[in-house]
Amino acid sequence: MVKKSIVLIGFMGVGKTTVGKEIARKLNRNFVDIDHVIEREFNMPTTEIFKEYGEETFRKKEKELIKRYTQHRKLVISVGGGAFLQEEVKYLCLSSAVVVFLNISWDTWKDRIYFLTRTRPNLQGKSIEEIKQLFIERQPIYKDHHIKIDTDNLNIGEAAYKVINALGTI
Ligand SMILES: Nc1ncnc2c1ncn2[C@@H]1O[C@H](COP(=O)(O)OP(=O)(O)OP(=O)(O)O)[C@@H](O)[C@H]1O
Ligand SMILES: O=C(O)C1=C[C@@H](O)[C@@H](O)[C@H](O)C1
Ligand SMILES: [Mg+2]
Repeated sequence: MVKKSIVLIGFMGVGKTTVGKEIARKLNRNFVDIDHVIEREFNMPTTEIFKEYGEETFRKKEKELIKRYTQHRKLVISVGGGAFLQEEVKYLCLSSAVVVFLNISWDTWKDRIYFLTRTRPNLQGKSIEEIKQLFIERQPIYKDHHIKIDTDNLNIGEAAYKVINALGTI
């Protein structure tokens, strides 16, 4: 098994946090969720950070933390859905970790929307058409990765298993 850290990327709600936790449990590694670390540092939910300080401040902190955690080996790191908007973050992850893109189709994703809008500021106040547009616009930022896993029709355990299997092949 690779000794590098594993970084999970993909659109909001694809399962980076839930699948990441399961991968870490199965591999007996520590799990770091960058969104959660940011919330802990600001002592407020992401929606409040966006409102109080703006997205730019959130992104700055996100980059700083990703820089810190990608220096470690053997972690499972779930980064936010927008982390790869920053070229430097993308470079840091691709050069020091194994980047796993969790992929999902729009048809599967749209059934999850009700679990997500309350806690994801970039989905709030948007119509379903606008969210679909964002989903499409975001796809190019995930195109640089080491492993791609299609998660449609997989439950959380199955998705984690598929990632671990794929890690064994590189
Ligand atoms: N494979 C799956 N099958 C069914 N439900 C799933 C699956 N993966 C995740 N979910 C559910 O989708 C929701 C969003 O998952 P999660 O929070 O892990 O996404 P995320 O990629 O970390 O999102 P974000 O980028 O916004 O942090 C949760 O309610 C989770 O239980
Ligand atoms: O895709 C995004 O822009 C975001 C995704 C979440 O993981 C959080 O990082 C935050 O809500 C922003
Ligand atoms: Mg998450």
